[in-house]
Amino acid sequence: MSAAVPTDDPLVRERAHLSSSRAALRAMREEVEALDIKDVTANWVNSIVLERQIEDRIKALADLSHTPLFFGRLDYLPPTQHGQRFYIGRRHVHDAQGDPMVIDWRAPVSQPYYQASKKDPQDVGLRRRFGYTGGELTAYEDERLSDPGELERTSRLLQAEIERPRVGPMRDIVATIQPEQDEIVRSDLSGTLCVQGGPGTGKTAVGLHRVAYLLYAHRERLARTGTLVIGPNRSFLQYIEQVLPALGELEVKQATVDDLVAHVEVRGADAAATAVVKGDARMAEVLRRAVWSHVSLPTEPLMVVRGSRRWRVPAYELEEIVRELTERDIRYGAAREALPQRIAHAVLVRMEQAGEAPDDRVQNAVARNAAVKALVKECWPPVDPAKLVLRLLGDAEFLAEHSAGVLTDEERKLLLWEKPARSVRTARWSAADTVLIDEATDLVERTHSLGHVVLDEAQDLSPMQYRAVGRRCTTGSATVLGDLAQGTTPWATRSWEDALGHLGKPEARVEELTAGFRVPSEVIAYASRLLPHMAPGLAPVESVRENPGAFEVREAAGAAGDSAGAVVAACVDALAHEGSIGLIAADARIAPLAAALEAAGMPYLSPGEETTAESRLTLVPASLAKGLEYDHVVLDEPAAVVDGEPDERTGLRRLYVALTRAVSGLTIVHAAPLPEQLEPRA
Ligand SMILES: Nc1ncnc2c1ncn2[C@@H]1O[C@H](COP(=O)(O)OP(=O)(O)OP(=O)(O)O)[C@@H](O)[C@H]1O
Repeated sequence: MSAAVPTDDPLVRERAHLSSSRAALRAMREEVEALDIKDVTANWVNSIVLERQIEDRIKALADLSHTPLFFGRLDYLPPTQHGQRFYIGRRHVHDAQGDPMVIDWRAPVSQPYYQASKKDPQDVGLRRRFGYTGGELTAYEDERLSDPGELERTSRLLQAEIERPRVGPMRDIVATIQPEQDEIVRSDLSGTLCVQGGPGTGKTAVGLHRVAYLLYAHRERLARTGTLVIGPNRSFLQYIEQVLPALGELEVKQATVDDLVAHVEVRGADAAATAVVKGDARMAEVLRRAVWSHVSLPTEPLMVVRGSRRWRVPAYELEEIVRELTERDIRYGAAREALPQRIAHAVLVRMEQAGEAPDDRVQNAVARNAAVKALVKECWPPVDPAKLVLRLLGDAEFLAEHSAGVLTDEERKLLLWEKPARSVRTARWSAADTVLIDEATDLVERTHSLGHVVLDEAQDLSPMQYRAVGRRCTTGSATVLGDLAQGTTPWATRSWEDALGHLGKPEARVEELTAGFRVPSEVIAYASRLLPHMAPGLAPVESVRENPGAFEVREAAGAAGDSAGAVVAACVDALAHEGSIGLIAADARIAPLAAALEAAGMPYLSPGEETTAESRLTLVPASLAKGLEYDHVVLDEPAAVVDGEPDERTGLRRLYVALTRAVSGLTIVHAAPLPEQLEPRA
């Protein structure tokens, strides 16, 4: 530090702490890099594992110039924490003596940074927030929480972070997590939590930070059992994929529900009415009956020949063994595997009664005896889940038998293929079929359960899909995130209680987030006009953004649907501002708009592709807009977005999603009349 710089300038002192923290981080990294594992590893498997751990550790200790090492400071009042000062950042950094220089945001001592207030200072004297410009520490802001003379005020730095124009993929919000969000992030691993929140209330952000928190608080357990984030589609997963690595978590898997149940290739699509039946929870009962219908009770006695002796087990005893296995709470396949041993045991009992002393080896040999095998094959044949579903959808009699009293004739008709498929390989499976196959697979063999599952945009899942997700966390917990008003599938969730029941977590807590961080107030007010028409009972989001945002509705001259020129002009205007631009349109209008953009020489991206300074415009089909956000949105022809859906309610919900993607501004361009539901209420 130069002598000319006044050392009582807090900014100078904080910068000094930043550079010594960076030096300490460098030292930590160098220490790991210098580790010589030759001496400590006994074999090559160990050394490969260790090498990977070291590589990961080095990666985790990287000093990323665009992510500041710390973003806040807490000065505790003595005697709490001995009146210590803590710098809060994305990861823990310590000096050569092992004393902390930066504390991980997830550590318990960091929590008051998010939770303390003037009303409840939580023994904090000072909370300081830091502002950075291009990696340089340039500002700070103090709150003396325990000073009665200081008034509560909103943080400028927090506000600036919320207002910041968006560019590329989603970023972490670790510096500005709000108290109600923090409570969700840090809630216990043991319980399942469901978060209902309107557009832009931070559900996705909170879900991802919760994963990072849980991995910190229960690292070993979750490393063993695994964590999974489920999102609606690839573009969404690409949009969020950098958040967890930025928080130092590299190991979390991300998938769509379709990925999870990809037992067969999807090459077909269902009519909505058919998909509704296939997604109905009653299908679970149909499948259960169909799988277990393969079991038949033995009617003949069993004769096992060993050497010169013959052992006979009467039919009634075999029947009892089979019946007992069907009544136990085990999977079809596990019971099938247990059956030969049970039968062998019955034979062994007879051997013992005859004075023999058979051991385990004899029992195993009897279990493998041809007569026993034949009996098992007859009474408990193997079931192939895909073949079973193939038969249900192709064989009217088989379906009728197992859906009697569960489905109506009409529903059965909807399920049956017009032309039954010949084989699993050639069938034109739909997405809903794969979920049925997944259910059948689980009836045969228990699905592996993970430690924690985050399910985002949950409102679009069918009951059968909830079940598919639920069986992947039977022994773990889940965080379910969604907005009932954004449900756009014909089977969209009506109540979280129902959904949580299908998920197998009826005891889950439902929390609500209402503060909107994305959409400017004027835009959210406009979009919320749709709520009474498509999700009555849900309260509008309250925007916490101070900037009212730019909002404009442009009526294009010319015939309805002939507004491409005006749309291109709106995109040109939007590109005059910084940040990302999303041109959202009904799926059917994507091709003509793409042509118009190309004719105008304007390059554009597809959703999920990363925006750069040169390429900031993304052409987004309305069906893929969910969960995404752009700094400025140009929305093409709202009426076409509504008309693109099979019914009006779904159409209005799709429009609501499209209207709520903008951070700084929304321009609506239309030639056709706007949907009447967008009129202000009298
Ligand atoms: N505490 C916060 N501080 C700063 N920004 C935040 C905060 N919470 C959320 N945001 C920002 O608000 C935007 C919306 O968040 P997010 O996408 O998580 O909302 P959502 O509820 O999942 O929305 P949707 O229902 O539309 O999918 C994101 O840019 C996110 O970074």
